[in-house]
Amino acid sequence: MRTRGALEVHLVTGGCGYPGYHLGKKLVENGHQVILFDLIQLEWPLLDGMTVIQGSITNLDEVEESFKGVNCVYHMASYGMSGREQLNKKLIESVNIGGTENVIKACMKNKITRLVYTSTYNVIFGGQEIKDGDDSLPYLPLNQHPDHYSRTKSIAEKKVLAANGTDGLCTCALRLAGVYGPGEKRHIPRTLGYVEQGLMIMTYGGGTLQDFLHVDNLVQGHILAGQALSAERECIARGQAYFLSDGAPVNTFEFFRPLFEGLGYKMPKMTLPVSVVYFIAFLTEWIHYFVARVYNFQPLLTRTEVFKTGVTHYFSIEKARKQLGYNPTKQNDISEVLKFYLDSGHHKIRKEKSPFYDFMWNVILFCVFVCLIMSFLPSVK
Ligand SMILES: NC(=O)c1ccc[n+]([C@@H]2O[C@H](COP(=O)([O-])OP(=O)(O)OC[C@H]3O[C@@H](n4cnc5c(N)ncnc54)[C@H](O)[C@@H]3O)[C@@H](O)[C@H]2O)c1
Repeated sequence: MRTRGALEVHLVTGGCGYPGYHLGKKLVENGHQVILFDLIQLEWPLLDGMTVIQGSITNLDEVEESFKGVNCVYHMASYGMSGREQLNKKLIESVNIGGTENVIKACMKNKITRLVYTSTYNVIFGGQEIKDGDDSLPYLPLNQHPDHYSRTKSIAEKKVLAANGTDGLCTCALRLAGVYGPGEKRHIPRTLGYVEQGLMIMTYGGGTLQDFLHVDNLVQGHILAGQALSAERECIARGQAYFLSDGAPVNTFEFFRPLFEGLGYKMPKMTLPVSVVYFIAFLTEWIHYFVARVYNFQPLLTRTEVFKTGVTHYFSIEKARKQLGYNPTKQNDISEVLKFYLDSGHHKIRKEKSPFYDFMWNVILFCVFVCLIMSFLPSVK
């Protein structure tokens, strides 16, 4: 048995990931003992009051053992949100559904009373326009999800909420918008990588609006949700789902503009219709399906990513404000992210085009040349 003299013991699954670590850090600052449970090693400083347990939520024994003596669990571990990960269905299912079942079982076995599940907008959103949506909107039917990650997150969220009230366990779900912040590792490096390689030559979805979530707001929301499952707060959050964002919908490319321009890049002027980009993403996924057995390349964009960035969808945070006391302190504030990249030497240097950029242009020029030649050939009668 671990010795735990702190206020409470809180465990974060996926705690070595970017949002998980930031949550753990704040919980430690608030005086709690924190366990970060993750597959991967911690790459940020291990703070006083923090313990890392390396394990997988897909292994029930490991989860049950690690949950001993814990007061509150934040279940953040998941797999398959973006890029090529999105296409590994088996792993997505075992982590997001099987792993969540294990987390629920381990909470019950260890008589833990508070479980906060980190969910996503995608349990509702699947490419349809949503303005100021709230939790009265139904779940997207499972067969309409454009990707398996969203489908499995939806199944897992329902399982967590259904477990509310069983064996003294109180649960709630936080449906997050796209997360950003200095040092974020999932979305921004990939997007910036495209910009740096000169691949962002067009935008799409001009005039559409999306929500974003600063990591500080994410942390605030999770801590408030954990508190709102306690007897002191009359378990007000039990069985509830809340949307979390900065509460300031913005166009994705406008959101990123200060970052890209701040690093010395020009935003592209040309805008493509979302349907065209969706079709390209569809083709890419299709090609990936066959090629990945030999070479698991990173697709430029997946269909879900096109929806997420090019179709208007934003949700109200009123319920979180009223019931949890959520009050986002940052709104689409990408200045720290810009500073982070400037400090790490990412300012644009004189144009050195990547070999891939040159290759793409050669392919395009070749196609144009072939078309020209063919237009001179006599037509076959
Ligand atoms: N990042 C976003 O934009 C966003 C948006 C909506 C919802 N979410 C949700 O937020 C949570 C954090 O995701 P993220 O992608 O932002 O962060 P992330 O990828 O940094 O964190 C996920 C962590 O889970 C760990 N993990 C994966 N499989 C595991 C396993 N089998 N056992 C133990 N740990 C495992 C990973 O190693 C990783 O550290 C997820 O639940 C995700 O669905 C994130």
